[in-house]
Amino acid sequence: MGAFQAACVQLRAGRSVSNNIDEAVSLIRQAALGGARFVQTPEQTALMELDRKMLFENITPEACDRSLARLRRLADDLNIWLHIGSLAVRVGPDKAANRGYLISPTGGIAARYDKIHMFDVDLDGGESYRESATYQPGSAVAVADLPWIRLGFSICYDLRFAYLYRALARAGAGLLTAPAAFTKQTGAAHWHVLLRARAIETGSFVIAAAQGGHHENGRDTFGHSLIINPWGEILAEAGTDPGVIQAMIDPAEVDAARKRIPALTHDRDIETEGLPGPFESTSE
Ligand SMILES: O=C(O)CNC(=O)[C@H](CS)NC(=O)CCC(=O)C(=O)O
Repeated sequence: MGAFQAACVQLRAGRSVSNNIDEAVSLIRQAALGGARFVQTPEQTALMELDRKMLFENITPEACDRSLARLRRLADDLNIWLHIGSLAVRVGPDKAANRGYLISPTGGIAARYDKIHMFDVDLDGGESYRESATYQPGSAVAVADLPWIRLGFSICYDLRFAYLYRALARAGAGLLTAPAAFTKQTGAAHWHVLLRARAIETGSFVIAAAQGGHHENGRDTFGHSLIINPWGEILAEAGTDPGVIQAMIDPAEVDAARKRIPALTHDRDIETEGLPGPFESTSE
């Protein structure tokens, strides 16, 4: 159905939801003015807040979420497909979902996706995360159709789980999305390689809008929003500051890459039944 222009909005969300959404709205407008028909924002578009108490003071169930309502009106105004990388929405007395939304050009919610893999990790330098203490993980793999191509959802840490992207590609997705708030230290080591690998191994476009820079809550995120073609080449890349990157997405490139390397059709059932469990060293 032809090519279309896609954009990533890179953000540096702070602790004020209204300031964050103002900034997001202005950059989304800029992307649409630049010709983008699909615009993606990063994980936690409305708020970067790891303190549980502060987070729960600022979030509501989806039906009452004012950021979501405002972004839906914006998509309608601009007549664009708007992919909100994620918002924290309350799903229980002390649990939230890290939930992505695809908003249609008439402002409807075309799809939702709850982040599946929780970032419960201790990094170097005492940087430590327990996402599962606050968020309830999703379990459903999700795809949604744009007029031009099928989109597959993921969020941030999901990027490390290749089987998810294979499932998305096998479900017909030609555009894989990975909005993120990657840490500065793991991003520097892994971000580009993981995203390019997901594109190459599935023959898909990858779009990953990122948070970047030093945030009000003290965190540092990696930035470097990326748009990658199905051959693994980088079409557009941001630096560390907030802004917009754009690239043309031609679905024919998906077919071409999958024709050159038809790995997606060469999957085999492998036997894991008889394998032993984790290796344990017997040395002192
Ligand atoms: O909750 C927020 O404020 C923003 N969300 C995040 O920062 C999320 C969950 S803590 N970060 C990641 O998943 C980083 C993954 C990563 O960096 C890696 O896999 O190396």
